[in-house]
Formats: sequence, C-alpha cells, structure tokens
Amino acid sequence: MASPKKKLQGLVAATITPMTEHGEINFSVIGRYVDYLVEEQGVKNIFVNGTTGEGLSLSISERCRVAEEWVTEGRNKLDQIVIHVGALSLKESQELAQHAAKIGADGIAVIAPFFLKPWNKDVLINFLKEVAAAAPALPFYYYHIPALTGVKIRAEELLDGIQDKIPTFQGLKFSDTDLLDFGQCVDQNRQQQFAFLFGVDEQLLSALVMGATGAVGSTYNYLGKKTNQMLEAFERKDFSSALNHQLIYMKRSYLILGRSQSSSLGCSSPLQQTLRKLSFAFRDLSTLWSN
Ligand SMILES: CC(=O)N[C@@H]([C@@H](O)[C@H](O)[C@H](O)CO)[C@@H](O)CC(=O)C(=O)O
Repeated sequence: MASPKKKLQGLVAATITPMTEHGEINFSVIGRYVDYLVEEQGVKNIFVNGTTGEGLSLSISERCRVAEEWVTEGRNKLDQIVIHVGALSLKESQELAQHAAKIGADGIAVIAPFFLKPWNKDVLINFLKEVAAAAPALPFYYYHIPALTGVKIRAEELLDGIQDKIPTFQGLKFSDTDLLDFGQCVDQNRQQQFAFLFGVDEQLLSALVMGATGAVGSTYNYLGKKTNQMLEAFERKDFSSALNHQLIYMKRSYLILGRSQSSSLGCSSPLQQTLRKLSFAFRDLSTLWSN
C-alpha cells in the first residue's frame, strides 16, 4: 500500500499556473514561486493543476510539463507535491497519474468526471479506482468539489469502506460548505488516519473544529503566513484570536487582492487578467498585504 513520507497536513497552496500575456505557460517563474511560498508564506505543500491552477483548461502535455516543473523546482524545498490528475477521459487521467508517479510527485488527486457523471457511489468509486491503480505507489486523494463537478454524492457515503476498493486512498480534499458531511467523514473514519483537507478557505476555522487535519486552497498562496497564525491560535485553544484571523480573511477584498497579487509573480492567465482589471479598484488595499 502507498504510504506518504508523512501524513499530508497543515496548509497546502493550490498553485496558480503562471502564464505569459501571450497565453503560454510561464515556466520561468516557478522556481521563484516556490521560494516565495516557502520563505514568505511558510507553506511547504502544494496542489498542482487543480481548480486554481486551471488544470482542466490545459492540454495533457501542458499539465505534464507544469507538474514536472513544480517537482523539479520544489525538490529539497517543498515537503509534499500533490498533482491533480482528474480528467473526463479515464485514459487521460491514468496517463497523468502514471506521469506523476514517474516524475516523483508525492500524491495524486482526482475529481469526479463532470460531463457524463457517475450516477451513484459505485460508479464513481470504480472510476477513481482505475485511476489510482495506474499509480499504485502514490497516495491517492479524492477531490470533492460538488459545486463545480455537479456530482453530489456525499463524501461520507463515498468514504465508507473506500480503502477496500482503493488501497492507496490516503485522504479527502473537501471543497464544499457542507460541514455536516465533512464532520461525518472525519467521525466515521477515525481509525483510518486519513488526511482531511478542507478547501473552503473562508470556513477553515469551522472545519478545524470538525476535525480537519489540513487545508488546500488558493488563498494560502498569499495568506499562508497569516493562516498559519490562525492554525497556531487554534492549536493553543485561543479561539478568540483564531476567530479574529478567520473574520479578517473572509473579507472579499483579500480574495480579490490575492488574485491580483499573483500577477506580480508573472502569473497571468486570461482569468487572472480579467481579475486584475477588477483589482485596480482595490489597489489602495495593497497596504493590507504587508500588514
Ligand atoms: C472553487 C475554488 O476555487 N475553491 C478554492 C478555494 O481555495 C477558494 O479559492 C477560496 O476558498 C476562496 O474563495 C479551492 O478549494 C480550490 C483548490 O484547492 C484548487 O485549486 O484545486
């Protein structure tokens, strides 16, 4: 069975895929991006080619090259690199999984197929199982994001007995606001030592209360340091201070500002260019950034 070097926990930055203004991937900034995460944000785990990284908008060869670059640049600097390998085509997903194993990633994650959708738990598990089997030495994470996939199968239902079907299953990336489902996942799998990684950054504190062991999100690219302070406050049971942190990071200005900040790293996908225009309205808030 796959076992990670150590359990994936704490903050995991869902990385942006840097693009040039001509729509090509800007590989040249990834090394700098790694240093920024580690040195400025105190974040040493990353989630590549996910929602934030717009993995599903990239070609398969682009996804492979992006994954390779992160693994190369992150070597000896990052703790864990998880590659999202979900795709509509099972074969493509398996190809990406094999590639992640070949380049030395630390884990793979997969979303539910979202066009012709699995209609029940067993169909979804079978898809995930086939992908996981293509990389039998890599820890496997299910990426639950029902608002985007439209696949509403409850994570708690999916996790029931999952390791019997997917021996490499190591955890759940839960990007949904249903804290009842999340809490039940944690509660019903206490013996399993799974990683429960929460993915709605604005609600992380509530998820910690429900038993989250870590978090994957876009805001940890630029609020990593501050969110680590919230985790520390929670750890020492200083809930009032933890709540103060969470209330500040819930502000919309922080979310938009973060997207615009990414452009200073040379990260500028078409989506980010649109957001950057929006962000001019928030320019005055840039002082918040360094506070
Ligand atoms: C829908 C979405 O993009 N959700 C983000 C959150 O980090 C989100 O950006 C954050 O909570 C701000 O709204 C993550 O769950 C996505 C993620 O981890 C990924 O990029 O794969």
